[in-house]
Amino acid sequence: MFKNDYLARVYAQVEARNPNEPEFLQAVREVLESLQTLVEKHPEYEKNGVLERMVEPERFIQFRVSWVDDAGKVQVNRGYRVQFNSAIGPYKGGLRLHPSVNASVIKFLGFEQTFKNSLTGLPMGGGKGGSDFDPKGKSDAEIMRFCQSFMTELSKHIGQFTDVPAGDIGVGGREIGYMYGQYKRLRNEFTGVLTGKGLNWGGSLARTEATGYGLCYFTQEALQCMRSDSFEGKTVVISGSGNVAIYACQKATELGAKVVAMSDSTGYVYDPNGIDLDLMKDIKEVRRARIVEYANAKESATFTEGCKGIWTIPCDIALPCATQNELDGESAKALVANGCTVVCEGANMPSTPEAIEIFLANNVLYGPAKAANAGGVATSGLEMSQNSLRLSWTFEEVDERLKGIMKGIFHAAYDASVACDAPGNLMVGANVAGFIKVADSMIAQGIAY
Ligand SMILES: NC(=O)C1=CN([C@@H]2O[C@H](COP(=O)(O)OP(=O)(O)OC[C@H]3O[C@@H](n4cnc5c(N)ncnc54)[C@H](OP(=O)(O)O)[C@@H]3O)[C@@H](O)[C@H]2O)C=CC1
Ligand SMILES: O=C(O)CCC(=O)C(=O)O
Repeated sequence: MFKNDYLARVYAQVEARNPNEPEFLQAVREVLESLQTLVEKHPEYEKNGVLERMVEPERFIQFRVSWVDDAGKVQVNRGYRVQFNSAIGPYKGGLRLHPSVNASVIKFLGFEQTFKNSLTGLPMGGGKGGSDFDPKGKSDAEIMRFCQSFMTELSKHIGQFTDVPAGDIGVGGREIGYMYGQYKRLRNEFTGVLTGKGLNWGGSLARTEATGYGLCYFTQEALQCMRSDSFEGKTVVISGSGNVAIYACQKATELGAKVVAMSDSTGYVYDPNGIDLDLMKDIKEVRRARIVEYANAKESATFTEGCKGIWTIPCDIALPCATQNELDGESAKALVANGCTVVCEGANMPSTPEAIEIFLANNVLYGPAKAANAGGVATSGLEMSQNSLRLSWTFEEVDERLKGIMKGIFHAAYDASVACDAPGNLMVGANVAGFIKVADSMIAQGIAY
C-alpha cells in the first residue's frame, strides 16, 4: 500500500493506462513502494513529474515478423522493442524469443532494465525487446530466417549510439550472429550495435559467463558483508539450465558450493552428488535437449516433472535463474521451512510479491534481480567499451571488472537501504540506488527532451 499520495496517484494512472499488463504493473508497484521514503525527502521528484515520466516508455515499437518455414509455409510472429529510458545512455537490454512474450512482459523487462543498468555505473539507458516466436523444435535455417526478418525491421530503430540489444531467453550466440549479419547487410556498417557477439567479430570474453558469474559475485559479497559467510560448503538449488543457470552453477561450484538441482520448463533433476556440469552443458548447449536426459545418463540423479517442485529440495542458497514469477509464496514457505537462508535472483523478477514478503519476514538474505543479475548487462557495457576502443581485453581483465562492478552494486544497494531506513532490505536499496541517477539526469535534461 502507498502511504504517499504522489506515489498512489502515479500508480493509479499506470493501472488505468495499462489494465491488461500484470507483469508490468507488478514491476512498477515494487519500485514505487520502495521509493516512499526517498520521495518524501526529495520533493523535486514530484515537482518535476519524474515518476509520471519514468513509468511511461519513451517509445514502444511493435511490428510484424513474417518468415517462411522449412515446409515453405508463411509464418507470422509479433516483434517488439521498448525503448524505456535514455536519460543516462543509449537504450540497452536483451531480446527474448519465447511464446509467452507480449507487451506486458517486454515493458516489465524494459522498466527493470532502466534501474539495473543505472546500478552498473555504466552509461546505459533501459530497453528490451523480443518476439512470441518459439525457437523450440525449429531448424537452424528457420531460426536464421526468423532472425533476419526480425532484424530487417529492428534495424530501423537501433544503432551503436541509439539502442544496443543483446540476448535473453531464447537468444544466444547463434541468434545474435544471424541478427548481426542481417544488420550489417542492411546498413553496410560494422559497429557495436549488438552485444553478446562472437569472439571473432567484436564480442567480449566473459560475456557468456557474465550473468551467472556476476550473480555469484554479488551473492558472495552479500554473504560476506551481511552474514560473515560464503558459498563454501553450502548446498545450492538453481532453477533453469540456460545461459544464466549454467554459469551460476559453474561459479558457485568453484566457490566451494554443491549445486544439487537444476530445471527446465519440463521439470527438474536432483543429483545429491552435485550437478555434473560437463554433462549438463553437453545436453543444453550442444544437443539442445530436455533435462530428463541428465537423469537418463546419470545414476545418482532423478527427474521430476513440473518446475515448482524444485523449491521443495532442502538447500542453503536458492538461485532462481529461469523466468518471471517462477517462485511463488508457497515455494518461498517451503524454502524457508527447509532451512534456506539466501535467495539471489539470476532471472528477471522470478519471485512473486508474496514470495518476497516471506523472504523479508524470515530474515532471508534476498538479492533482487536488478542488482544480482546485472553482471550480464554490465559486461555488455564492457563489450561496448572494447568496441569503441577497437581493443579486446583478456578474460581475466573483464572478469576482474565484472567482480568490481558486482561488489559495487551490492554496496550501493546496501548503503541506499540504510539511507532509506530499511537497513539490509536490498530490494528497497537497489530500487532507490538505481532510481536516483536516472531521476537526477531526467531533471537535469529538462522536461521536453
Ligand atoms: N542472458 C543474460 O545475460 C541475462 C538473462 N537474464 C534473465 O535470466 C533468465 C534466464 O535467461 P537465460 O539463461 O539467458 O535464458 P535461456 O534461454 O538460456 O534459458 C532459460 C532457462 O529457463 C527455462 N525457462 C524459460 N522460460 C520458462 C518458463 N516459462 N517456465 C519454466 N522454465 C522456463 C528454460 O527452460 P526451457 O529450455 O525448457 O524453456 C531454460 O532452462 C531470464 O529471466 C532472463 O531475463 C537476466 C540478466 C541477463
Ligand atoms: O546484455 C544486455 O544488454 C542485456 C542483458 C539483459 O537482457 C538483462 O539484463 O536482463
